[in-house]
Amino acid sequence: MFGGRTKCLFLAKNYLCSHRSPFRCHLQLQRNFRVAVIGASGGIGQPLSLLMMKDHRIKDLRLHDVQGVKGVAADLSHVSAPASVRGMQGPEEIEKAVECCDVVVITAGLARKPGMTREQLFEVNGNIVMATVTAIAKKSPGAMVVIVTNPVNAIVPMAAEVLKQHKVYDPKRLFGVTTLDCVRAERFIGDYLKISPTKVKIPVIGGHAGTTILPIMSQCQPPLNASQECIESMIKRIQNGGEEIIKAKEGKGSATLSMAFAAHRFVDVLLKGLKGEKTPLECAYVESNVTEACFFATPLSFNKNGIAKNHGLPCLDKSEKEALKSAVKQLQQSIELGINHVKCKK
Ligand SMILES: NC(=O)c1ccc[n+]([C@@H]2O[C@H](COP(=O)([O-])OP(=O)(O)OC[C@H]3O[C@@H](n4cnc5c(N)ncnc54)[C@H](O)[C@@H]3O)[C@@H](O)[C@H]2O)c1
Ligand SMILES: O=C(O)C[C@H](O)C(=O)O
Repeated sequence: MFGGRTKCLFLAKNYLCSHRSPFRCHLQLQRNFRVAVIGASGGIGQPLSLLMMKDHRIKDLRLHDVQGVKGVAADLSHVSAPASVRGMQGPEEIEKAVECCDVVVITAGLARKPGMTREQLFEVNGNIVMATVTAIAKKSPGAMVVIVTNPVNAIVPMAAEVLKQHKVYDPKRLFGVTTLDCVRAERFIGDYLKISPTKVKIPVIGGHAGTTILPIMSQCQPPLNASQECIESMIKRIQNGGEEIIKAKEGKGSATLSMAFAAHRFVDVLLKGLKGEKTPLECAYVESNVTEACFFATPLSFNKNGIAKNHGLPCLDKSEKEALKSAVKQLQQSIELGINHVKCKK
């Protein structure tokens, strides 16, 4: 059928996929990646899938949803990009969708309506993510698990518990996406300084809800040189960015396009790490011993195993230290909510 080197590679790849432990069912240093988007028919899922299609490092894109996903996949299959794309629908196809993936991005679940908190989504979204992560534990235990679904602060610790129950938890590979907070901070500060947001560097640490979102303005590059009042109002706008969009969309959903942009930026650094390239620092909500909250977002760098290094807390000024204390308390409560949810289901 084929000769020499091609045949050897084919046989080696099949041997690895069928004989290695499930942890290793993906080729560690491969150049082409398998990525699944769960919740792919949704407001974030659709634009994110389009961005993934455009990413030439991705050769196999799997889209999963409980409705409408065959149409989304058919639509994307007309794009002149090299990736193959398949739509898989319903609980019966979730395991097939995530099998042997390098990266699984979870955007499945309800979005907030005006007046709701993110934590009010936990009841429904917790169960959706739990089912997805269970499938990942069984079929793709070596994958990078990227959680967009809210409330991130509680759902990521919950996902860690599910992976622990299946004895496949690797804290270097489980991420809550907080990139949208960084993207917002860069944009709002860029607008204020009248420079491109791509020139703004600022760590946004903590979690992804209200005052757990901590933009560290004192470490902004270039420096802000703004009044305390102005800095405080920018911090509030970053912390309430989600509400700003929900209001502007008049009850028809929350941030989707900016979130797809942010999730693609996060996946981009993960893929760079997987390829062995040097990665820029990117913050994400991960298991952490940097504060007393055992999940916390700080700047990270990445390699083929996921997190290469947690760069820890940046220098904080007095008011940032105060804000940190209160964020840690709130995060501890959310973390407990997530962990208890799994323990109660046992
Ligand atoms: N981390 C962040 O910064 C951030 C930013 C924006 C939105 N979000 C969150 O992302 C989630 C999705 O937001 P959206 O605007 O795309 O919502 P959406 O309602 O437009 O899309 C969600 C999709 O998930 C699908 N879905 C529901 N249950 C599923 C299941 N069991 N398996 C597979 N798919 C399932 C739905 O059919 C729908 O297509 C929400 O929880 C939202 O709060 C997070
Ligand atoms: O605010 C939301 O509910 C969506 C998202 O978390 C956001 O920050 O835009």
